[in-house]
Amino acid sequence: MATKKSVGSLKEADLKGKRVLVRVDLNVPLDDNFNITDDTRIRAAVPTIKYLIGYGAKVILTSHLGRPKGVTPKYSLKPLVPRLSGLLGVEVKMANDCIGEEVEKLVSGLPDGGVILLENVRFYKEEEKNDPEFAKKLASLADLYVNDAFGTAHRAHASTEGVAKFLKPSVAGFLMQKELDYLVGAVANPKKPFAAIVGGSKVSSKIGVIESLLEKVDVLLLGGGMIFTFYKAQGHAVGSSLVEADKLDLATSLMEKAKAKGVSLLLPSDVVIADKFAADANSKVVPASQIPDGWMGLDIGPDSIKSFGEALDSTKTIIWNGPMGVFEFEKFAAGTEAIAKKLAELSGKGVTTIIGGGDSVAAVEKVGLADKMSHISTGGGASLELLEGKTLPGVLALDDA
Ligand SMILES: Nc1ncnc2c1ncn2[C@@H]1O[C@H](COP(=O)(O)OP(=O)(O)OP(=O)(O)O)[C@@H](O)[C@H]1O
Ligand SMILES: O=C(O)[C@H](O)COP(=O)(O)O
Repeated sequence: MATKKSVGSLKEADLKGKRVLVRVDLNVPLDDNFNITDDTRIRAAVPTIKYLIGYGAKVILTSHLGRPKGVTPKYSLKPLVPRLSGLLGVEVKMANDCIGEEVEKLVSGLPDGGVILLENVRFYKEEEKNDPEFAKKLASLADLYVNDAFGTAHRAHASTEGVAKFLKPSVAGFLMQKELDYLVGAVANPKKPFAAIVGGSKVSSKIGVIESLLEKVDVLLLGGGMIFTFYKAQGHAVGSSLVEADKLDLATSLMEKAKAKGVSLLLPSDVVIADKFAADANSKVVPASQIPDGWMGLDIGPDSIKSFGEALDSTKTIIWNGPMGVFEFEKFAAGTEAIAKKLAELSGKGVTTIIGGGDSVAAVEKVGLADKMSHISTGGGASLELLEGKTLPGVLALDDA
């Protein structure tokens, strides 16, 4: 899969007493009372930070939170400080800004092994514009740069891309490296047979991923809302299921491509249908080709779960992106949960299982199986772009290995 190269690693950098600017992705969900509802990304950032602390670096953390337009207290990174301090076992200092004199003063007072968190870098519009002057100011706080923000590596922003031009060395952190190892390495050189499971709502958002994976996989299982566009293209009745009418030809051509490449493309044979899009809808299981008018498919059915499981049994590498159904509604979560369980079981038997970010990760976490998988990506958009074979600007900007 296309990425530029192998990137320079943290272990090569000389760290003692050095000011290290570390771009992390601390874009975590917070509730109305500013409680962190999922700290996965904070925990994922810890190994790199601990390593830097251990080698006596002065650690300057920079991240965004949300998509603020200018300074917006709701998007302050302050509520993250206690959790970050707890996980690191050191007291993390908070800066009220991310550039400027006050921040410079705080950084110069930082002891070796000390950690400071800069305020939300997106409080400046220059961040998303990748403004070189802003990047220079950010870079001036440090001696070297570590990018560990895999989740934001698909953005060419000042803190993810621009700063790398002003700081040498610019290297990948451990999380970034691990994400690339799995989402690029394991996918480019998979142990075979190699299977991909692609779900989610629309085929239009997954075209790139499906086309790219068709070049590599032996088996492709499709689920989620996109399957109805495939059924419709095959001439089946789909009731009021989600269909992208302008993508019927595309669906047909993807099926033909799979055939020409010898990829076994499996669509669910049965589906769970609902009489409305709601958690309390009436539901029943029908063959995929017989969805009555007024009903919509919201999950894959039990026969499909069985045949998908059997297709996965003989594989050695599996990558999964996108849920099999509307897993947010308990009644339509069985397909997604069954796939999560199957992957957990196969992981235990030595199969490499990679969950490619976004909603599939949320689904795996919901059933408590995250620690059973070989790799769970912390990136939604970033993992999708990597799986499409794109190069990420935040990776491209780093030094070559
Ligand atoms: N049959 C269906 N009909 C309608 N929506 C569906 C269906 N199956 C799944 N979905 C919805 O698809 C959504 C996820 O789609 P999306 O394409 O965003 O997946 P994803 O790849 O996991 O996300 P991301 O792009 O963040 O990685 C879920 O909210 C789920 O409810
Ligand atoms: O949550 C994410 O996908 C990343 O933190 C990037 O956020 P963004 O989509 O607002 O750039």
